[in-house]
Amino acid sequence: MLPEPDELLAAAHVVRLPLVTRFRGVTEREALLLHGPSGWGEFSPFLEYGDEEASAWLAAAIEAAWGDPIASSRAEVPVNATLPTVPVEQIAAVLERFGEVRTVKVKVADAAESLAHDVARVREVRRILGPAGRIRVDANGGWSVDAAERAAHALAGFDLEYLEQPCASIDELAELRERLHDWQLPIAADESVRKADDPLAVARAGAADLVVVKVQPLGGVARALRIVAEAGLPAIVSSAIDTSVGLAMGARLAAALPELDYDCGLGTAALLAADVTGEPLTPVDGRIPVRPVEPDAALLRAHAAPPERVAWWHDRLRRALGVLRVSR
Ligand SMILES: O=C(O)CCC(=O)C1=CC=C[C@@H](O)[C@@H]1C(=O)O
Ligand SMILES: [Mg+2]
Repeated sequence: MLPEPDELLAAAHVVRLPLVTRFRGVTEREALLLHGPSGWGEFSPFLEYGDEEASAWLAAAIEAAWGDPIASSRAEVPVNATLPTVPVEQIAAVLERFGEVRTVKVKVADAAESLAHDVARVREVRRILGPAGRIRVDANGGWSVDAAERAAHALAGFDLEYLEQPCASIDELAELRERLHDWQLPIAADESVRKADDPLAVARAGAADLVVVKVQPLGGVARALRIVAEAGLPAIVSSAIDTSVGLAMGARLAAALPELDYDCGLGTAALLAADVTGEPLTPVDGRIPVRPVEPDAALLRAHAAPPERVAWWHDRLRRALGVLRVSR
């Protein structure tokens, strides 16, 4: 049973948080936080997403705030640092915000950037981490198969852990995987899971070695757990640049997975210049705790979005709830 819109909005807060550096083309993150009988949930689909896509994010927020508890087998989750496309000179300062981490994910393949810059950034991260550190790169589907192969060659000396969504389509991923077969360079699917009509198609096609799973886009922890089980591939839980409320939802998923062999992309509180709690889930020694997050009333007030944005989010929630009502 889905709650009524008025029940959802009765204790809702819309916040706008500044980021420390531009990420996905934005410098602020807006989120609608919900409070229900089971705790807090976050509804923060990216602004450009339509109602259909946003409805999965709402299902996840409702699960967190109104749903049943989910069994957990971990008290902490190991996390990576996430490096946006910043100039090489800024890398050390951005990574410092994450504290001691052994794994860094480097965003690459930005349309406005060159491969040479991506290589320079990865080189700098390797210098900072040393030989034992783990580096993965995320192209967000920005490369053709040829460009991805070229990039894999150019980055071969840096001992990458995996390539995340190097190409956009499942067919391209499959072809690249064939071409990289002898390289032992795994491919992780992200958009091919979270933005696909069928999140299992990429695994079924044998087009990826790993799956990246995010609680909100996949419609909640329970659904994400089922997807990982059915995909039969190792999973990395990642954030959607959430507030600490959303990160707690991600940590709950990571804590419930039977296997967790890779550091998770849940360290992103370090990319927020402000959060909704005085005790954010910022990584400490490369880990975040698995615990509920309660926003502070004063921080919710301090970072409240302007009234026209609050109205926009309330309308968006009502429309997304309408989609959920039809689909359930
Ligand atoms: O996985 C991480 O290290 C952090 C999260 C992250 O990189 C992302 C969050 C949200 C949107 C994306 O552009 C991006 C990703 O593609 O994984
Ligand atoms: Mg990704």
